[in-house]
Amino acid sequence: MTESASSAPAALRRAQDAALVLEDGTIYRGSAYGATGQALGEAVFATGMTGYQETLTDPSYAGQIVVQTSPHIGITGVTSEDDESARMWPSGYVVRTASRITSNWRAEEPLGAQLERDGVVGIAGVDTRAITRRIRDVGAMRAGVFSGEALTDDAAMLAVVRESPQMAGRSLAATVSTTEPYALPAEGESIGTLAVLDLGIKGSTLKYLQQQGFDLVVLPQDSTLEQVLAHEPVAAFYSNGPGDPAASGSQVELLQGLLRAELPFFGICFGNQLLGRALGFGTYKLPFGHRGINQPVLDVATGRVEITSQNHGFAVDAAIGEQLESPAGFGRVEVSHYSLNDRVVEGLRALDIPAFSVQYHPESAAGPNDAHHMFGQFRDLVIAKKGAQA
Ligand SMILES: NC(=O)CC[C@H](N)C(=O)O
Repeated sequence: MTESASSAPAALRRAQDAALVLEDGTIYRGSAYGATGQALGEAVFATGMTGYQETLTDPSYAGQIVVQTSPHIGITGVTSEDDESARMWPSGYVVRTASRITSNWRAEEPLGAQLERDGVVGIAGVDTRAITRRIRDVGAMRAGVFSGEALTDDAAMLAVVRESPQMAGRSLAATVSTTEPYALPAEGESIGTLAVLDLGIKGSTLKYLQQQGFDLVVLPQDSTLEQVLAHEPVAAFYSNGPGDPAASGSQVELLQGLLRAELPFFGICFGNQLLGRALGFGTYKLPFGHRGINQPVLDVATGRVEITSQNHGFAVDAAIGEQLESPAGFGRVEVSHYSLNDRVVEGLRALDIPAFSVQYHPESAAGPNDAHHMFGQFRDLVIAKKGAQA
């Protein structure tokens, strides 16, 4: 059954004027939504039932075509208050049913209007359950959304998709990072300056760090060790962000310098992968990744389970349940958290230097608040380090 079935009332009949083309040759036809044109990227599925606006404005989604498994998208429109960054980042957007109306007192405009303004090429009216199963079975694939003049014959569109870059090996930090440093003040009494490396940071993360008493200096992704240390930070933070951690050599080197300078460190998502690499572990590409807001994670130290927000396609390669030695010479390390769905590493803790990180998103946005306390743990680590130095 498609919405263009002849029995559908005229108002519900939609044009078949867009196509989603997967690298394996599968093609889904639907109607254009948001911007018109051609979008290329890795097709990934996101399972959150809420929070489409936070997903779309998360810079970690740059270079990807997001398939929403939730079948009805857009009913609450968009409001700038919920933006996680200055724009929507996925190259393409795939939904089953795009809401024809906007119904929320906070809405400033329909979702489609912002997709269009930010150049996100979307497609609606496709079977997102079938697409998700395809991605789950075949693995993450390159894909394209084509509409308007870009909608050509199948073979031509497939050739374009197959010539597009793979996510593995791709560096995207320069696309999303601030180009100039900027400062944000602590909320309440300051405990010092935190050097924040912007690899695609979200507004909520900045807010939670400010709430912990850090004066933030947010730095471009290509900052050098000298540039970071010139701000006399009491600690360093690496954000989430798009791309393959194996293609982030300069940020890994910077982090090794920061760890040698004994700055307390906290990293989220991409930041967790880069801590893993800085400590000397490898990273690898997951078959189809974790993207959703109800991902169960075990905190090994406490035995507690947290329901977390996640968005990652790569992971750290480190053994769970044993004390590890950092191959890069930073002492003992342990896997602090892992996924209860597939035992993928979800957190790292160094035991001989003040550094830890999580693969999931403690700032949630969208998602549950279970892991907000990680920001408090970072504050405690920084205060403990200061106390030890006094
Ligand atoms: N949200 C993130 O920071 C994602 C990290 C990395 N780009 C990945 O896909 O695994």
